[in-house]
Amino acid sequence: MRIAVLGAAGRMGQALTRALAETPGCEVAGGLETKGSPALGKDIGEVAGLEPLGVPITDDALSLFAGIDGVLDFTLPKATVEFAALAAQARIVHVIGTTGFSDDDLAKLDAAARHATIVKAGNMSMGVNLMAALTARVAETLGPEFDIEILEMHHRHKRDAPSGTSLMLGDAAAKGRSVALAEKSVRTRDGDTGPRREGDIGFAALRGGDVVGEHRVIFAGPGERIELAHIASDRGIFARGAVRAALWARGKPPGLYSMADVLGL
Ligand SMILES: NC(=O)C1=CN([C@@H]2O[C@H](COP(=O)(O)OP(=O)(O)OC[C@H]3O[C@@H](n4cnc5c(N)ncnc54)[C@H](OP(=O)(O)O)[C@@H]3O)[C@@H](O)[C@H]2O)C=CC1
Ligand SMILES: O=C(O)C1=N[C@H](C(=O)O)C[C@H](O)C1
Repeated sequence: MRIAVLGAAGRMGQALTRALAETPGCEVAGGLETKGSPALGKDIGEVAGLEPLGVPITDDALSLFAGIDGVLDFTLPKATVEFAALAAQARIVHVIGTTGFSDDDLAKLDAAARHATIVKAGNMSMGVNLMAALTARVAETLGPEFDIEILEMHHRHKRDAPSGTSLMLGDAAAKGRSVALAEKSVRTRDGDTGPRREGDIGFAALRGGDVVGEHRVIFAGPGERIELAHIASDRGIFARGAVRAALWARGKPPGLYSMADVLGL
């Protein structure tokens, strides 16, 4: 499968190139970066710390999308929405790891998925997707006297909060309780907030240093607390998940798929 990396010089872009290069049946078929990026024209393998792969990084999305089977996209929401339209036109697989979408962006991705085969997840690791399934199960089992709080920490460069993973975990908790996350989510607390409302699902985000990604779902009840935690120490877990998603999606009908679909969870 001929696959290109969008945002090839980024933290995830480099991990994706390495994952693609080591996966049998995959070819690193191109890399895209922003206009003016110092990475333009450089070999994508060298940028990722590998031997040269003979593939220069380009800023020409139209030509790139024309000659490949799929793209791995860990960039920015605005860019990803534009790439979704291009992937739909080219009828190629679009694996989306980007996070931080607005409701309007999400509506546009839904529209693109009428023609494109999209796999989108706020976290592509096996561990977090399993944790989401467990979160739904625990939330379903425990009564409303257990308060659900989701805590995350990421590196100092992360732009969006809550993280895509936190939102996935919040969504899983809400599904487990058969409620809509939008009606229960509390994203900020400051000043005299009053006592906690029963049924709320709270979010807290820490940022600092080079933390790859840590998430904790806390079920705090009377006299006891259950916590589910995931600690990522290597971006390779997300990259390998994305490559797996692309291979899984090849030949699937257009639609918006999740990592749970890919992993059969
Ligand atoms: N779903 C998952 O499993 C994971 C998701 N992520 C998400 O992936 C995204 C990227 O994270 P990360 O790699 O750390 O961020 P980086 O900023 O390191 O990388 C993003 C790259 O995309 C490039 N880019 C932005 N816009 C465009 C565009 N229009 N065309 C081509 N390239 C573009 C950036 O270029 P420039 O620097 O010039 O702007 C940059 O090189 C985030 O949303 C993050 O939350 C991260 C890890 C796992
Ligand atoms: O920006 C990151 O780095 C990460 N983003 C994803 C998220 O928003 O949850 C996944 C992972 O936690 C790393």
